[in-house]
Amino acid sequence: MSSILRQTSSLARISRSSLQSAVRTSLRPTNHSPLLSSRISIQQARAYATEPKQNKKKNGATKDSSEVAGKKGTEPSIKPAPGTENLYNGESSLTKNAEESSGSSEPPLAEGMTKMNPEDEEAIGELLETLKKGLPKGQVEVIERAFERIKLEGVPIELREFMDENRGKPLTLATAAKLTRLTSQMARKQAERDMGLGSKNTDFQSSDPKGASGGAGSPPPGGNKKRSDGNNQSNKQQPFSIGDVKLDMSTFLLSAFVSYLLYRMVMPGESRRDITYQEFQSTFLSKGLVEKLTVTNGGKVRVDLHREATQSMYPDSPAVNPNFHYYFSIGSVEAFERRLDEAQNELGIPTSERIPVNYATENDGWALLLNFGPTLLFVGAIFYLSRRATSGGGGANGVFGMGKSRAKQFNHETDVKVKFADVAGMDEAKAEIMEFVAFLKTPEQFQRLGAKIPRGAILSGPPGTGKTLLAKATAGESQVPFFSVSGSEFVEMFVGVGASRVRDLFAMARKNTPCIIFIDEIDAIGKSRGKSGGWGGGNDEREATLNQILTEMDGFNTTEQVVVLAGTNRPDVLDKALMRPGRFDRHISIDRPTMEGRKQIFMVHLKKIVTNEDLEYLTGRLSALTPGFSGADIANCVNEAALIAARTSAKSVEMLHFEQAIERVIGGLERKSLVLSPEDKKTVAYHEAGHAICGWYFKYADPLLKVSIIPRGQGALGYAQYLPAGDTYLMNVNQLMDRMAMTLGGRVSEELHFETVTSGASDDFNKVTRLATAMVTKWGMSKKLGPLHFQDDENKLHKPFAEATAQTIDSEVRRIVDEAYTQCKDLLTEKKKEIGIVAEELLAKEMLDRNDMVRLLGHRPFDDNKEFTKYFGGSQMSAPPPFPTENTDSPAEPGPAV
Ligand SMILES: Nc1ncnc2c1ncn2[C@@H]1O[C@H](COP(=O)(O)OP(=O)(O)OP(=O)(O)O)[C@@H](O)[C@H]1O
Repeated sequence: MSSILRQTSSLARISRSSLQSAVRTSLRPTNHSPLLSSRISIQQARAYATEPKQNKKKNGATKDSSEVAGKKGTEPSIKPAPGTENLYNGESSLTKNAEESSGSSEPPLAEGMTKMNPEDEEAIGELLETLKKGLPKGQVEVIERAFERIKLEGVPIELREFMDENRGKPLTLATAAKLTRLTSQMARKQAERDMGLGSKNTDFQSSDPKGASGGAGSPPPGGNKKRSDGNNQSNKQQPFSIGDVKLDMSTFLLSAFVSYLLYRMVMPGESRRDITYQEFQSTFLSKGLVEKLTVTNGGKVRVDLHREATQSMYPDSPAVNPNFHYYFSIGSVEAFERRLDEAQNELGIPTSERIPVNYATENDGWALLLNFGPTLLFVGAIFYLSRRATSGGGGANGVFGMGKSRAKQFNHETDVKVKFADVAGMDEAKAEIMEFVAFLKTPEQFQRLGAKIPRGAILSGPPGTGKTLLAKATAGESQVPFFSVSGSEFVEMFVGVGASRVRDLFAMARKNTPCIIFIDEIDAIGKSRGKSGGWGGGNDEREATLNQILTEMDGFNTTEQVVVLAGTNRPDVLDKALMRPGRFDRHISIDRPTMEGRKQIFMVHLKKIVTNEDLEYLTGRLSALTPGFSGADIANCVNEAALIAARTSAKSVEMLHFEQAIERVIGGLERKSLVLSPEDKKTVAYHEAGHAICGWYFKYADPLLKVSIIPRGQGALGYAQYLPAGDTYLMNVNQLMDRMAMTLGGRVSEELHFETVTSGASDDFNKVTRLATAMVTKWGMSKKLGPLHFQDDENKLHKPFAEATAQTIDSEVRRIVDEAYTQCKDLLTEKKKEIGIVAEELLAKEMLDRNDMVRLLGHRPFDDNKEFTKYFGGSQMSAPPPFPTENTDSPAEPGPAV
């Protein structure tokens, strides 16, 4: 490669001097600089000093040096040749090189390696300067490091010989291919040496037919061993150095190689010069220097000269360079042939010695570049994509970095501070997972009795219920490193990347045992293989990734203390193979917290903020207000309350702030900008009053907390909120009927008070229909249909029941809704006056709480549940916040009854 690079620089020199000579007179003889001889001797001295045993190469090196020195000598302002700089500083480079060779300052060369000669080093240096201009800083550093390394560690002898052999020759495809092979071999060997494998096979000469083994710079065996040991050690600290080094080196070599090719292609001036026919005739043809002529496409003729003859006649001409050609233009081929014949006749050249004329198609540099354009673009695109893909992972790892795991490692001493005490309200899950902690802390206790250690656990549950938190706490408690990665991070557009990342992750984990791997959202890759196909056929990449996880989990031996925890919201879609014993042995289900759980979670998060409220009462009330909230919702509410308090410059966070926060989390922001017309406002007030009256007078309805006609969130013009009696797990028919009747209260009230009805009840109807359908098709609450369950699967094209059954379902749903409607209408007709009272008060105050309702209507004629009376029975508190709804004006429907 260095030969190529050297050519580049000499080409540059040639072009420079040819430019100069074009300005002055062309092809003039040169007086060599008096410095020449000393420079040659210095070059020789350096070649000997750095390569003591390479007698075979010595002459070559000397010849090259003299050639270059000769060329350099033509330049008027001469820079000292490499190796001669110190000559003028009083320090002999000879002495310096002798010191170098004695090995006092530089490490010994690896077996099969040899130093580059200073010429080559200089040539590479020059090329690097050009390269560096277009590259980002990070890459420049990488390249410089690689270059320093090449200078220090040398190049394989085979490569060096190849460079010497090809010095000055044109670059053919075969040469380029061999060069690429040698350079990539060098990069690989270098990486191997870094991994400490170099001692196994460091012989670069293995493929060298000439067998120049035992060449220059072979270190003593002991020295080499020491070196590889040292590298081994450093390698332990940096487990990925192989990839980095390999790529740094090959990136550098590749860029240098490609730049050279481009340079050659786009800089035709460096390898050719156009002349006129007359110049051709007088300078070359008449002097018998022309070897052959080639008529190329585009009306040009390439002149091939007898190099030796040209050199002796015009030693300073660029034409002595084998890559250099003169071109001249012709009008037409016939005219050119005629003219050439005439000229040769005039010169008296016999027919048998006439100059041969070829006809060929030749691409000029730009045309060649254009031909290569698509390929270059493609290569560029791959580089760009690979860089982008790895940019998140940090580091210029190119294509090879894609397969690296993206897992974040948390150090157990510094990063994982979470303990079980921070995880509230999931005692069963904690007890299950405690076992993993015991295993990681005292594995002997289990192994002694021959017990197999569990490999992993799947934590499943709705979003925000604390799965990640629990996994972190497990790591925190057991004091081991924690690797966290999301399932989606394995998925990439390139096939095989996912599997490779899994391998990398597990390899990393094995190096850090004991440790915990946590794969969040494992359903992204762990979907059942049969089902995941969908419409477009199978997903090979995901399957490969999943298979790799299965293999890795199987691959643990029982003493390897790597525990794999996985989190998912969809345990139902996971592949059965994942769940079998020996892989994710445990299945820990984490549900939304109960009332008691919420209290504990509030307690955990309230400790972090400043509040003077009675914590016992506060947590009780807040947990009663937040049925269905996950741990994450609770954490968010507490934080939101602190933000509201800070906004109002309060000294501590008060109950009011918490309630506002909960209201905001549930109902969305108040939409103060939405101003309703008086008619609309009246309709909304009567609609909401209808709901409120139902909630007040139906025995099984949830107790009313609040009714409001302030628009909130998206599309809710008003709402009536109820608090369910604790966490609802079961609902009976009475409760369902009351709930449906209450939901229809808005529309019935509109019917009773206005001439026409509005579209505002659409969402109410949706809820009522869904509830009634579930009663009929899932919960066995229709006598006509009986205890049947029909799965409603939207993807199914055919209903799982007969047409007659469909009609029965329809009629039963209708019957139930009609009954609820009648129940509602009966009540509201009876309480028409009360609706009017509540609606008018609502119009005046916009929001009524439970105390207002008691004031207007008297106490509710039924006993409220205990929790409710404990926290909301008295009148001392401010308005309680709403029950979670989907931004509607009616109560939420219950979860499916069990
Ligand atoms: N049981 C809990 N105790 C205390 N805090 C909790 C609890 N559950 C959740 N949280 C809070 O909610 C936040 C989010 O929880 P986490 O990320 O563990 O949820 P997750 O179940 O992993 O969610 P997802 O399924 O969306 O990944 C936690 O950082 C914590 O503040």
